[in-house]
Amino acid sequence: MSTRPIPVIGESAKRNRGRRVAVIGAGSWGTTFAKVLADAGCDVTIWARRPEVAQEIQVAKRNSQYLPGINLPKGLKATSDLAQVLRGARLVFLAVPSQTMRQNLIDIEPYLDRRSVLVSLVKGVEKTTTMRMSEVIADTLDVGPERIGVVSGPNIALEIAKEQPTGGVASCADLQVAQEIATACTAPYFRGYVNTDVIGTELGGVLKNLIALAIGIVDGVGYGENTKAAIITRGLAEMTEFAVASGADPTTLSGLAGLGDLITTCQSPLSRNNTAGRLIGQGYTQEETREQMQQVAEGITSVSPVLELARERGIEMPIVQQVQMVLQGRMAPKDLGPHLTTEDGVPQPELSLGTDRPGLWRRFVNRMKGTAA
Ligand SMILES: NC(=O)C1=CN([C@@H]2O[C@H](COP(=O)(O)OP(=O)(O)OC[C@H]3O[C@@H](n4cnc5c(N)ncnc54)[C@H](O)[C@@H]3O)[C@@H](O)[C@H]2O)C=CC1
Ligand SMILES: O=C(CO)COP(=O)(O)O
Repeated sequence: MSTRPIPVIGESAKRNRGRRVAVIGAGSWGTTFAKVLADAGCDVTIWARRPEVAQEIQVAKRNSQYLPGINLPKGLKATSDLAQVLRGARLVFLAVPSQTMRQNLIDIEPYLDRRSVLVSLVKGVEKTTTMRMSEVIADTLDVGPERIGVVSGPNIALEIAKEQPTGGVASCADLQVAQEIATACTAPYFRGYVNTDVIGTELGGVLKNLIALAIGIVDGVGYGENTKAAIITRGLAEMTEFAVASGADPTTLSGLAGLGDLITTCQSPLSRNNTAGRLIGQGYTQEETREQMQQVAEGITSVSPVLELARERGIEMPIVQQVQMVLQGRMAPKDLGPHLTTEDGVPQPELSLGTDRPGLWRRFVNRMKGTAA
């Protein structure tokens, strides 16, 4: 699916005048996205679980724990009262950890407007059910696909909070709603693009975290750029095959929400998944790594459910499998590579034709034509 930019840029404040939106979750991404929306001209209220965080944002226009040194827009409002944040909000952006999403949705349900659109900014899957966040929303609330959206892309929070330019893909099964979301978040330094491939957009964000863990691990071992380039390239093939088998359009994975986010997360020392991988590659256990990380590293929780889904769909994900083996202490970090060994550790050549998985595009084209894969 081609991802299209919304056409106008520069007059965001006028376009969004009077648009009331809510952000649920005041960690680094929720707070940054609230700033983007406010700078785009929306009337934004952010909900923080802890009243002292809401108070700091509301009064000092700071969130010193998650975005040190960043001044937030004067017009940004904050509260820890769910009824207040949701009042009159047509777009509700969700930026909570994936494992608490279901409970957060249950908590907000009584205050939701019947016309509100729920937009996930979250890049993880629910461990107990293997569901993506849009599926958790549909499973928890009585809302149809035209009221469920996703925003995803190369979006390291601190860089965006410093107004360094980038973009993100706003996705919804209903193109008009995707356009509404993209319009709401298009600020001078953030451009919204649209597509209707919710599965691909959402899975891009989930799967790149797993490849970033692998990159962190080999970085921690001390390997150089060849290893990392091979893992990124083969990792993208793994991501694309898994996403297509899940119903995504492969072109989404080569866009901002796939390759774009993969590059940023694999390259940036600010990425928590990359950092967690690096600590593991340096020899810290998973528990020690969790203790050192003060923030959410979604990839660690997503490894097992993604592999479970891959098994069900008959997809091989050798890099993600190796990440799991390293996390479980069944493989030494130094042995992780881009699809180099069999399960018993014997190096194997790759004998398929071409750079990608044989049959991937044929299967996709056949599906679009309605024929069997
Ligand atoms: N930080 C980033 O650069 C980006 C993060 N994301 C995604 O956004 C999501 C949120 O991540 P961050 O804001 O970065 O995490 P964070 O670690 O900075 O903050 C997490 C927030 O969730 C809150 N929280 C913890 N338990 C909660 C509960 N039971 N109910 C409600 N809130 C709870 C914490 O108090 C904190 O405010 C993740 O899925 C992440 O993958 C997506 C794009 C960029
Ligand atoms: O999703 C992100 C960048 O797009 C943030 O990645 P981390 O969660 O690894 O920090």
